[in-house]
Order: sequence, then structure tokens, then C-alpha cells
Amino acid sequence: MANTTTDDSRKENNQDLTLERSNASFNINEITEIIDGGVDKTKFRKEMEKLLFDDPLFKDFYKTFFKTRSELYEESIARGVKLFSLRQKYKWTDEQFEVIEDLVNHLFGMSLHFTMFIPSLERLATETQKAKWLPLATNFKILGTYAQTEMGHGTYLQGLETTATYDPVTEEFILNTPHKSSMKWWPGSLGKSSTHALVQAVLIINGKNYGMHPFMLQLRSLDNHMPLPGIEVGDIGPKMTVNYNDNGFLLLKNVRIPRQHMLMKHAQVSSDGKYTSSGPNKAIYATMVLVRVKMTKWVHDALRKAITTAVRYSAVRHQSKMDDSGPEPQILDYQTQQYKLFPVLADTYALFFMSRNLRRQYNRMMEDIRNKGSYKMLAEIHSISCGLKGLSSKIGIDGASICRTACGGHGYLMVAGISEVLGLLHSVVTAEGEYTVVCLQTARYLMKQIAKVSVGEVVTESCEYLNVDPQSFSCPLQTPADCFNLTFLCDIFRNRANSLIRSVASRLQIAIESGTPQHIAMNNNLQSLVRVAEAHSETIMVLDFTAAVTSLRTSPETIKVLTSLCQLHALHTIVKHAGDFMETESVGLEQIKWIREQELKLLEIIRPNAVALVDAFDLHDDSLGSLLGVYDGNVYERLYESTKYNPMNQNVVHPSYHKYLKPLMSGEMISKL
Ligand SMILES: CC/C=C\C/C=C\C/C=C\C/C=C\CCC(=O)SCCNC(=O)CCNC(=O)[C@H](O)C(C)(C)COP(=O)(O)OP(=O)(O)OC[C@H]1O[C@@H](n2cnc3c(N)ncnc32)[C@H](O)[C@@H]1OP(=O)(O)O
Ligand SMILES: Cc1cc2nc3c(=O)[nH]c(=O)nc-3n(C[C@H](O)[C@H](O)[C@H](O)COP(=O)(O)OP(=O)(O)OC[C@H]3O[C@@H](n4cnc5c(N)ncnc54)[C@H](O)[C@@H]3O)c2cc1C
Repeated sequence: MANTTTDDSRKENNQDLTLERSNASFNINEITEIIDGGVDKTKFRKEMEKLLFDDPLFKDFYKTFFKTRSELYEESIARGVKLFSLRQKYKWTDEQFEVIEDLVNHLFGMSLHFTMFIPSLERLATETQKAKWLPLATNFKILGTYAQTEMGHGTYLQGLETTATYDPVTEEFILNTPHKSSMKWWPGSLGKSSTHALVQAVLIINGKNYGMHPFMLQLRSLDNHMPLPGIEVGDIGPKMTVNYNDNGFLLLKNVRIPRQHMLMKHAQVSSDGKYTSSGPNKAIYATMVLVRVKMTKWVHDALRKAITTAVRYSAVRHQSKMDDSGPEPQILDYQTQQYKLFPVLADTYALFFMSRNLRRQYNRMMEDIRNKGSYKMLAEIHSISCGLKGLSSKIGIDGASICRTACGGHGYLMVAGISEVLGLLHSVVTAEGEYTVVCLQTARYLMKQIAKVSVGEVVTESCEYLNVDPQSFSCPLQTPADCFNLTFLCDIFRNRANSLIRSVASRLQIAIESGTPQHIAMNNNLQSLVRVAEAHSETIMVLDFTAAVTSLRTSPETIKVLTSLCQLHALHTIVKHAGDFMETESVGLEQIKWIREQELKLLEIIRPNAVALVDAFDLHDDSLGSLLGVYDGNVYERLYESTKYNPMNQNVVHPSYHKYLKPLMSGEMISKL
């Protein structure tokens, strides 16, 4: 059935893709609208695609791969400025701007201004401070970043060394980065762009350390962009990816700022140096929770680009023979190719439904905070978002790596677009809380919840399955067909997480009761704690996907195809962690055999709809950023065309021939030695 993407410049479609599309059993527009969030939102996205991709600044993403770092930075600033101006002109909401961010692959300068700087002001500043700074920030009179991580510490925030020492005589804070390890290192858009930074620093009053607090710091002159006195700032250098971004360093030497520049919503310092606080002490970590929630959606956005590329390419690529007398098959027809790609496709959909639910929960928490001043949900949302940010980034990296290798040699080209996606995903696994560290935050919460169960206290919704005694569980899979029963699969996931959590909790308790110091007992169980966080997060993903497909109000064909993906996501996750599921007696050996067989059946079921299922993401070619994944499937033509933009091909004979190769070949070089 017809794809809704229209691009007049498209040539005739590759015949394989045309056939694949005509074979689809469902209307792809139904899924597109679910993913966009409704018909109006699909319409908005398409209007934005037209607006952006008619502009050469945003077109032909793949050309960025031929640019130097400085060119990339400059272009990203031009893009940022254009987007910010359009945002102002059309009065885009935050939600609409998030759609734009995805369309342009986050490739624009100053992205932290809206991702962290303004949200930090909204969450950490008093009403008076907001009235002063928010209009400046939203009208781009100041451009800001979030400067927390230091050379010496990113994870352990209690170890931060940047100081803000209060001077009651002048009613100022004096900011210093006393050692090399204290310099801020990593903040996005800090190196060359930002005029201001939200600096997290240790508050010191009368020699007493009050821990990390947020301060508003002007970095550069608003007239000539020069750093202000006492401030040294620059770019930290080339990275694995996001090289358009000027991630920066910042050294501070006795930089004085007014007392009112401490963001004082949750903690206050009076003019005579009295410290007071209100709200939970982790409220100053609020922006990190928001970004972790957003990142789960970013991973979906990124992975759908990789899987769209790999599935479409696998439909147009023919290689080898299954049968000597037949034609070379599409590589998508090999069972091994399907086993690589379809679980990734299923994960991509799972990530969508999970991130949608997480965002809804986050929004509910924010409403509670705003309307009732209640932080009741904070600990649970922090725990869930940590685990899901970690898990999604892992799924993203694993999935995009599979997509890259599934595209063979061409997948290794930058213009295939998958390496770029993979690089972005590598930033997500580390930024905003390193993988292990965030998983351990989730595990810490789970240990507290299971302790509550043991004393009969009520646990939060995400942990309700802990109320069941695993001893009472018996595997519900009685026949191979039961492996498709989502209710059974959900129970299996719940039991595996429940058993693992209880078993680590009991090991910790025994160790501590037998005299092992708590920190040693914890360290001896860290790996198991990460494992329970993963099990809990995987359970949430399966439950969210199941809840979504069982409550869809759409055609039976669409429900059927999404249900198959949900089944595959669950079954493949069980196979990946078969050891865990068997160890916890959530399934037996016989069931694992059935599950493997049923996984293969699902590959056959999904195969006719594979291309339609990636088309349903409805990615514009300029957003996809891949010459292998183009909608029309004319891959080889595009690859050849791309060589014309390659600076290496601008001279038929490269100058190095005259400088080096010719002297070698003529013997001139050797005779000079
Ligand atoms: C596909 C990709 C597309 C695009 C990509 C584009 C661009 C590149 C990508 C990314 C760039 C964007 C953004 C990145 C920006 C950053 O990285 S900003 C820096 C982020 N830094 C971190 O995340 C630091 C991680 N560390 C921490 O969060 C904390 O230090 C810690 C949680 C590990 C420990 O905190 P401490 O205060 O030291 O520990 P504690 O005293 O033991 O306290 C723990 C208790 O506090 C609770 N808690 C911790 N955090 C929070 C929170 N955020 N909210 C609520 N509660 C929190 C925790 O639960 C404990 O509570 P208890 O009741 O158990 O005591
Ligand atoms: C692309 C990118 C963009 C970024 N943007 C920003 C930004 O805008 N602003 C900003 O302030 N920061 C930013 N950061 C910094 C980022 O938040 C930190 O790098 C991240 O939080 C990880 O901290 P770290 O570098 O100190 O890692 P480390 O903590 O040094 O991690 C190294 C290893 O130590 C392990 N480890 C550390 N602590 C523990 C523990 N308690 N238990 C078990 N293992 C542990 C980790 O698991 C990891 O294996 C960015 C980073 C990147 C890569």
C-alpha cells in the first residue's frame, strides 16, 4: 500500500521494493499515525520536512561526511540559527521542536540551549530568576549550556571540585576550578558558542561544604564573544562522532558573580550567608531525569534509521544462489539475514512504545510537582528512566551494529549512514549517566522495594510484580503455540526479574549479616545488580509493548503485524538471556527449544511485511541520511553519484602523486637517500 512520503525528485522505484510494498498486508499510514501521535502530527511533520528539506542547508545529509571539523561546526551553527529563528517565527512548542530535532538528526549547533539550559532554568530557578533569564534565553539574547562534568569526575557528583565560595562582604560567589581535574570538560556548545553556562559547583559558605549547586555564569562578552576575565574556554577536540558539536573545557579563576546568580528554587543563600533548602535534596538533578527520558526516544529515532536502511537495502541487494538453477535471491530472503534484522525491527518498535509510556509518566510527575508540589513520583521515575536509558542505548548500539554488518561492505561506508547512527548511540550510552552507573541506580531502588515487600509495605507500580512469591510460579508455556501468548510471556519476564532481584537481595543480606562490610558486599554483587536492573527494564519494555498492542484501536491487520513484532521482541530477549530465564525457572529447557522454533516461525510471518514495517516510519530521505536506504532503492546510482562530491576526487591526479609517488617510481627518491 502506498507510502505517504512524497518526494518529487524521486526516480522510478527499484522493482524489488515496488513488489515488496505491494505485498504488505496492512495500511502503513495507520502505523505512521500511531508513531507520529495522530493525523495532525503526521501533517505537521510532513510540512516541516517540506520546509526544511527544500532548504539546501538541511538537504543531502550524506554530504556532511566529506566536511572538515571546522566546516561541520560552522554549518551546524548555521543550521542551529536557522532552526532557532524558525522556532521563533512559527512559535513551535517544545514538543514540535523535538520532532524537528529528529528530522535533522540533532545535527545543529547550540542544541543544549533547548535540551538542558532552558529546562534547567525552568526547574531550578526561582520565579524572579525565571522572569529575568527565561525571556533572554528564549529570545536568544543569551545562549546557554549545562556545565557539570569535570575532567576528573563525571559520574560521582559528590566529587566535583569547582567551587562557588560565598563572600558576604560583596554578596558575591567566587567561582574557581582549583586543579586541572576540576576544569569543566565535555559540556556541549561550550567550546566556541555559548555566552552563558549553568555551572554546577560545590557551594562553600564560611568554609563549610554544602555540596553541588547550580549557578548562572556569563562566559563571553555579549559584544564581541571574547571570554570574560578569569575565564579560559575552548573545544576539547575530535570525538568518535558529534564532531559538529563544540564540546568544551572551562577553567575559572576567581570569577565573581552576584549572589542572585545561584539558582535558588530548591536551596537559598541569604545576603548574610545563611543556607536554607526546600524540596528533596536531589531536585537539583532534575534536568538529568528529563534528558534520560528523552534519550530513550532518541534511541528509537536513531535505530529506526539504521533498520530502515538495512531492511530496504536487503530487499534490493541480490547475492549468491540458494538454488543453482534459480536467480540470485534478495539477501532479505536468507533466514540468517532475517534473524539478524527482524529482532532489531521488533526492538525498534518496542523502544517506541516504551519511550512513549515513559514520557507520559514523566509528564504526570511534572504535573504533580507543578500543581501539588508533590515529588512523590520522583524516585520511581528516576529509577525507571535510569534503567531504560541504559537498556535502550545498549539495544540501540547492538541493533545498529547488526544493521551495519548486515549491509556488508557498503554498510561500512559513511554514506550508508549507519556508522553515524552508531556513533550517536555510543554518545547516549555514556552521556547523561554512564551505562553501568545508571543501571546501579535502578538496582539500588529495586533493593529498597524488595526490602519493603519483606516487611509488608506497599511497593510502587513498576515493582508490583515483587508482591508475588516466585515459589508459586510455574512456567505457563505448555505447548509451542503458548509461546505466542503475550500474557504468558509477560508473566515469564516478571518472574525472571522478581527471582533475580530476590536472589541478589538475599545474597547481600546474608553477606552483611555475616559481618561483611556493606560496601564490600555491594561491590561483590555489582555485576548481579546490573543484571537485575537489566531484567527489570526488559520487563518494563515487554509490558509496555504488550499493553500498547493489546489496546490499539486500529485495523485487525495492523494489530496482527504489531503483535508479531511484540512476540518476536519478547521471544528474542528470552533467547538472548536464556541462562537467566532457566536459572530462575521462568522457563525450562523444553520451552527454550520451542521458543527458538517459534522465533523462526515469526521470521516467516514478518517477512512479507518487512519493507512496509520500515516504510511505516515514513522517514524522508534527507532525514534518513543513508544512500543505501533511500526510498526509491536506487542504491548503486546514488553511491556512484556521491563520489562526485568527494573532495578526494576533485583532482583527477592528486598532488601527492607529484610530491611522493612519481619520485619513488622514477627512482629519484631512492637515489636521494
Ligand atoms: C541518538 C542520539 C541522538 C542524538 C545525540 C546527540 C548528541 C549527543 C548526546 C548527548 C548530549 C546531551 C546531553 C548530555 C548532557 C550530560 O551528559 S550532562 C551530565 C550528566 N551527568 C550525569 O548523568 C552524572 C551521573 N551521576 C549521577 O547522576 C549521580 O552522581 C549518581 C546518581 C550516580 C549518584 O549521585 P550521588 O548524589 O553521588 O549519590 P548518593 O548521595 O548516593 O544519592 C543517591 C540518591 O539520590 C537519588 N538520586 C540520584 N539521582 C537522582 C535524580 N536524578 N533524581 C532523583 N533522585 C536521584 C538516588 O536514587 C539515591 O536515592 P536513595 O533514596 O536511594 O538514597
Ligand atoms: C557526547 C557527550 C556529550 C556530553 N555532554 C555533556 C554536557 O553537555 N554536560 C556535561 O556536564 N557533561 C557532558 N558529558 C559528560 C557525561 O555526562 C559523562 O562523561 C558521563 O556522565 C560519564 O561520566 P565519566 O566520564 O566520569 O565516566 P566514568 O565514571 O569515569 O566511567 C568510566 C568507567 O568507570 C565505571 N564506574 C564509574 N563509577 C562507577 C561506580 N560507582 N560503580 C561501578 N562502575 C563505575 C563506569 O561504569 C565506566 O565503566 C558528555 C559526554 C559525552 C560523551
